[in-house]
Amino acid sequence: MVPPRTLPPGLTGIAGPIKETHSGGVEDWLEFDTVKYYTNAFIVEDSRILLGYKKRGFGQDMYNGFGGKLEPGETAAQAAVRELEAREEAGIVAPLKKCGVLYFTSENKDHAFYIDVFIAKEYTGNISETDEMRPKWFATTAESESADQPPIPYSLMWEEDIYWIPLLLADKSFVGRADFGADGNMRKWWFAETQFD
Ligand SMILES: Nc1ncnc2c1[nH]c(=O)n2[C@H]1C[C@H](O)[C@@H](COP(=O)(O)OP(=O)(O)OP(=O)(O)O)O1
Repeated sequence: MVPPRTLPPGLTGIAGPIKETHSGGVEDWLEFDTVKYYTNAFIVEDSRILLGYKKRGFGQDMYNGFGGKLEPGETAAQAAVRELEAREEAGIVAPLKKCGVLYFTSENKDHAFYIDVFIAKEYTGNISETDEMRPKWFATTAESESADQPPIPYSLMWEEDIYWIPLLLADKSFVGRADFGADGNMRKWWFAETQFD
């Protein structure tokens, strides 16, 4: 299936089929000349997901996966491994597989964010808190919830996460875009299931 013309601007390199899952908002997509490339990686086991509480910087005081900006000359896959394996984020060594592409803009930023998302179903290493992130496991099923392992804290995450984290947990690949206003609230969004090679 050929991706429809409704694929939002900025979502380049998507060759697989597209099945829209969520869209909304009424404003035009924001336009940016500059794009910065990021990674975001998630460890997902049978009934739990590892998130990190961001202690500083962009997205401070929110939970997210583990990632950051690509360094010059690096591919997204190399950057994702570095962010985990080089112990920059949480002390994790994991076989990562690309599962998503996300494109975000914010009226507060002078560039758009192009993020390759990765998933791993296993890991080695001692998960540890760093200056930047405090890792914590969250339950992905009601049965696995406990005091130590609460449900995924969507209210403490980026507003659009609720549209694609369920696809990640269901082992589906996804693509999406969201535009945020200066107040941090989401203005326009579009998400779909897709497939990568
Ligand atoms: N809207 C939204 N939803 C989900 N995830 C994100 C966003 N916006 C984002 O920026 N992100 C993700 C993308 C990255 O994984 C992080 C941001 O990386 P950050 O740690 O700020 O990047 P650097 O400051 O470059 O980090 P280092 O490379 O220095 O570790 O959030």
